[in-house]
Amino acid sequence: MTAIQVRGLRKSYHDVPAVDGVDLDIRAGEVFALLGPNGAGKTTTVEILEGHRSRDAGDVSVLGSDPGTANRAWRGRIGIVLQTANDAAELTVRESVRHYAGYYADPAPVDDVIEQVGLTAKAGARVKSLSGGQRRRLDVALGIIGRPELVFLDEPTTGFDPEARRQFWELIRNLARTGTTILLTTHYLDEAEALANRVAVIAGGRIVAEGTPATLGGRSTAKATVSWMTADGPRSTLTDTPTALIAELSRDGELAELTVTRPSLEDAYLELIGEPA
Ligand SMILES: Nc1ncnc2c1ncn2[C@@H]1O[C@H](COP(=O)(O)OP(=O)(O)OP(=O)(O)O)[C@@H](O)[C@H]1O
Repeated sequence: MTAIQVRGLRKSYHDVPAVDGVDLDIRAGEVFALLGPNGAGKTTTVEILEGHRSRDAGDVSVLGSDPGTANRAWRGRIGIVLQTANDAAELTVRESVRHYAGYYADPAPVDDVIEQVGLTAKAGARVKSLSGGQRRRLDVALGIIGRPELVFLDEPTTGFDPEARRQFWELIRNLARTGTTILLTTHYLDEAEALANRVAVIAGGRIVAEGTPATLGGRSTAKATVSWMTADGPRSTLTDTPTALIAELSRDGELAELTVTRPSLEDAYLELIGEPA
């Protein structure tokens, strides 16, 4: 089943195209990451899908409806994890989640959602006392309290320390396990690799590549670099057949400091957006 289908999406600001003919197919239940440099058109695309921005041209279907004309019932089926707002700073975590639950006809139990995002110990704490990472967990709680089928996550871990990012990823994985479709925008390639079933790279308002993180930009079939240490110093060779090369090289015994690498997702991404790696 398709959760999101986009054909020929276009949007200009003052005659300058920001989104210039985007096609997308996102299946129900998948985690899909939209990657791209600053100004590529990610936010514009996502806001059109959320029904928060108008479009100039193209067909868009999100959970079977056109977001430009969708009704309140449709809105209740999607969850938007907004960048942190400070409006509820004086409320406690529980009060804040309860307040959002009031917007939905059939919300999830407040304490269950607080537990799901790992904030049970902070349920009675004021929002303003939360750390940045805890605050982002609360943002997720507010985005999922209405039991959405589809969740939009915009750059969710910007500013996180490495441990907080890992914990947040686990939270997103658990959400995905419940069958929720997730559309994620991120600047972190490792985040896309850790979370996404499929990724699309957008640059200059167009999709320049799409695939699984492992195959994007021909990664899986690219030549491998085999490196090892010799008495004369480090050696490195680019090859299509690393296994055969290593078999050949290792006839005389163990190879010191042997590594075999293929382009990382970041290498593939930089190549796709036209930056030298
Ligand atoms: N409201 C607006 N008015 C005029 N121009 C806009 C507006 N919103 C976005 N743009 C322009 O459209 C282009 C795409 O912007 P968009 O915010 O969609 O990119 P993005 O990929 O989300 O970037 P970032 O990674 O920096 O968030 C940019 O050139 C931006 O300056």
